[in-house]
Amino acid sequence: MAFASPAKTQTKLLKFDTEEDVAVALAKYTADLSEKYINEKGSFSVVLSGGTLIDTLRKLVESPYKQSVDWSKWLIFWVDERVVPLDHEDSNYLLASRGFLSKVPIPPSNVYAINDKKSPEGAADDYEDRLKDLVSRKILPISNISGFPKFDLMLLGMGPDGHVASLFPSRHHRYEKERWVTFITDSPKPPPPRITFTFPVINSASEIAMVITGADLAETTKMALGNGQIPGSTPLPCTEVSAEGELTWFLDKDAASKL
Ligand SMILES: O=C(O)[C@H](O)[C@@H](O)[C@H](O)[C@H](O)COP(=O)(O)O
Repeated sequence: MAFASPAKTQTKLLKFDTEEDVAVALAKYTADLSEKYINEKGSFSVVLSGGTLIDTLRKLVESPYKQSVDWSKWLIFWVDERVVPLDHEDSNYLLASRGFLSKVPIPPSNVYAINDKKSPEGAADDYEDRLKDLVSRKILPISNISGFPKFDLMLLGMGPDGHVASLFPSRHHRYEKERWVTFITDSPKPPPPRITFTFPVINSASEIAMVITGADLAETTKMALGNGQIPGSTPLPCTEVSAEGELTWFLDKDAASKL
């Protein structure tokens, strides 16, 4: 099948004084996109990360958005998940469940958690099969640019080593070009077993928010927005993020301090 050539990603850089200001802006950005996509296509597919992102989303589950967002039209996915039981403290599902999903009326059948009874490889296959089923039922569209599933919004964090999702600089699966979902059993960030969306899926999203706060990410943010390369090594995964629509960086003053 032939696909159209990708247009250059539009990148927007938003800098805020405090983490609290990032949280306020992220809530409005997400609620505005929710309204836009629900008006245009009747649903809003949102892909979550783990880490601090869920806490930074805290304003979205408060007034006025708690009441104004049409949560019944949301579909929730994870860009990466630790392969542990869903009630384990390391689970990204549990994190999101406590800090976000339990506070708003998203139908449980619209929440796509991993199958926690499987091995990392089995869980990745299972998640990819479920995405394929959603595509075949026309619940998720396919990008006519890449041929990969197209989510409306991905909310991504970044590690100090430049990883996004569970795509780490020193692990070959960051280069996967065919699979939608892949797995890793030796993640440098604990816990070791994880599944993750691949770059072709991440980069097919309509909108991506990179949500980066804290001084420990200042150096990596500088590299990510510069040439993204430690001399003599390959570019960091965070530099490979692009969106079919718009990529927006939300930075607090500390994360932006070396720009
Ligand atoms: O499961 C995970 O570990 C995450 O999805 C991961 O990709 C995270 O987003 C980054 O490591 C940033 O984490 P922090 O926001 O905690 O810095």
